Amino acid sequence: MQAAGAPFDSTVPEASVTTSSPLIIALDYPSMDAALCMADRLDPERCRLKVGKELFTRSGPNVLEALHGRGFEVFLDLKFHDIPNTVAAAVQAAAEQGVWMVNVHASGGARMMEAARERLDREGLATRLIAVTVLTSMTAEELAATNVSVALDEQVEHLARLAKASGMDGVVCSAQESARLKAACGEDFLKVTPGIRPSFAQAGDQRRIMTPREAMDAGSTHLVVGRPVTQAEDPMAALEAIEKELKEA
Ligand SMILES: O=C(O)c1cc(=O)[nH]c(=O)n1[C@@H]1O[C@H](COP(=O)(O)O)[C@@H](O)[C@H]1O
Repeated sequence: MQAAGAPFDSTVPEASVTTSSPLIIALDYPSMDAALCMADRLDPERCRLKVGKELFTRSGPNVLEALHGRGFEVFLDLKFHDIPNTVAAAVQAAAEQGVWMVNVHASGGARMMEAARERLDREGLATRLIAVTVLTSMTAEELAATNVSVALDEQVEHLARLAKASGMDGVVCSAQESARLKAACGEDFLKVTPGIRPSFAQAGDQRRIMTPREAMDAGSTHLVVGRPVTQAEDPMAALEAIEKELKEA
């Protein structure tokens, strides 16, 4: 437990396990108890975990400490989008809690993303910093209704190029755009793709979806999976089914 007022240790907590799995399981739960119940059924050698707005708003940094203590690397998904100074400070605060990855909205612009990058570099914080392009729940029609007049995949590429030029380590996009972004931004630029739906799962509110295997073949570097695992009757069996789909050639 960090003593109040003590400086944060900004390195990844000792207990964390570095996994080579591309899977990030989204702990979209309304309480820390429910999230930890799921985490206790998962293995830090087989996946990373994502803490998003609902869980973090309810439980605060305690949940990060609890997950780190169990050995998990954590993606803190708060999608910061504000003026540059505010976003830089928020990203620093996230990174100081030892999270593996944090995100901002690319539509906040180059100056906002650069401020976040500069802050992490200045403070010597190694947390990966990525930017959301166009949410995977959006259709082309919904994007057009926000007055973006280019095609959806063009807008994703535009924001990804802007993110790369602004020093981001990668983007959040749908796997449907991974191949295009691999060509535009390179293989090493992270493509973190939610909207993953294994063959056994329902789309729900997601619109631009792909199976885990298709997503990896298209160039995704990480797959964010929530409800197909967390709402499954047997979450471990669901995770294993996804791993099996990934192994199939
Ligand atoms: O940044 C994200 O993680 C994210 C971006 C995006 O464009 N779409 C998207 O679904 N997400 C998150 O990814 C997770 C997907 O969960 P499921 O739809 O349940 O698999 C949720 O926690 C979303 O908040």
